Amino acid sequence: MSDSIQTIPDTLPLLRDRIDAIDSQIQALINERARCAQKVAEVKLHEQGEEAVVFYRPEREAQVLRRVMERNEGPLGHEEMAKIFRQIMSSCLALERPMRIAFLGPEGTFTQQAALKHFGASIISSPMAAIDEVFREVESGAAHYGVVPVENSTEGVVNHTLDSFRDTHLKICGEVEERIHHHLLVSPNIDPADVTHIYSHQQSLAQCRAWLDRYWPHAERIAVSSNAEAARLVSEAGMSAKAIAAIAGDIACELYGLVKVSANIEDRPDNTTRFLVVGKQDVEPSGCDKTSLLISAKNEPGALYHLLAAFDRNGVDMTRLETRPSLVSRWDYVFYIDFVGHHQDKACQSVIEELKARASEVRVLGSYPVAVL
Ligand SMILES: C=C(O[C@@H]1C=C(C(=O)O)C=C[C@H]1O)C(=O)O
Repeated sequence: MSDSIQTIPDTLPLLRDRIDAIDSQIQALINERARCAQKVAEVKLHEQGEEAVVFYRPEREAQVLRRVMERNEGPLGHEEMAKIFRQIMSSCLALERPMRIAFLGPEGTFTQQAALKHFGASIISSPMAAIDEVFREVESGAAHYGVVPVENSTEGVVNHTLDSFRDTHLKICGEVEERIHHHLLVSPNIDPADVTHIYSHQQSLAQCRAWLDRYWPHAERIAVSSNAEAARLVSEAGMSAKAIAAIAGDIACELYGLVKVSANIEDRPDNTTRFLVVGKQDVEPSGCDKTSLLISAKNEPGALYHLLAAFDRNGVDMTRLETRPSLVSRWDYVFYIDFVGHHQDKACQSVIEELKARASEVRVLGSYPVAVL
């Protein structure tokens, strides 16, 4: 046991004095850290110039968070401690340059929740109406980065996101995983027994299908553009005492002042959505990375077999394979492949070279740190 733990006082006034003293030390240290971050910004500007300067470094942030978790001795849990440092870095980065993050809106979506989880709260977040608008906002430079959903553990891939990579030069700079909890929500003035219609995004309706069949078999299910939009409709309908319900998450519930009729109604308790962070940056290795590729295969026998064999030969661990129509000609496909490692790693480079010899197009969509939080 360290000295500081042994000397913890045991009366309320002394404990509070001790906490006050610790807080002022923490505050001074956080500001010292912030001054270092400001200096980092100066050095970056000097070395890279105003045009090329990159303030946000995902690989460095991932390393900082991993180290926080590794050295953590408690009693605060590893994730809890990492969340605190996540916010400290977010505040420091905002001093260097406030980050503008476009996300699939409206306000209150799980994508916004993912953006805040990844970048911390000190960002300027811009809700976009559609996934391709998020890409355009980043391409035009109106936002520094974008956040879009890419796959859900219950419902599979988000095709719009995968398809958007065909027409963009944006890179994948990061991934975020978010446990998705859905709730049945109504306006505070509505009796849940009167509800006849339930609104949500089609993915959310699908993720709660068995629960709805069991408890609300007679309610009509209506798919809308997002579950935050469903929550907004319910709050609006509540004003004219119209009894409808929404399925949405916590931030939408809070944002629109709704009440929970039933909480955590998703059919699978491990329901998780993975989001991607897109930007213009090529991210350096963090030591624990993933790479995403887009491959157009030649239409010949054994094409996929040969692509997969390249991973096996080089001992590279493939974590995901998706197939989408190429949109160029009928029955022609593109493959999206994720694997463990960074495209600068030797084994990954060998895989990419071998794939290039076999496929008509191989594009590295990005190498990025494996999600820490
Ligand atoms: C301070 C830096 O800039 C940013 C802020 C970081 C931080 O507060 O630790 C880490 C990486 C960057 O996103 C840096 O590059 O080291």
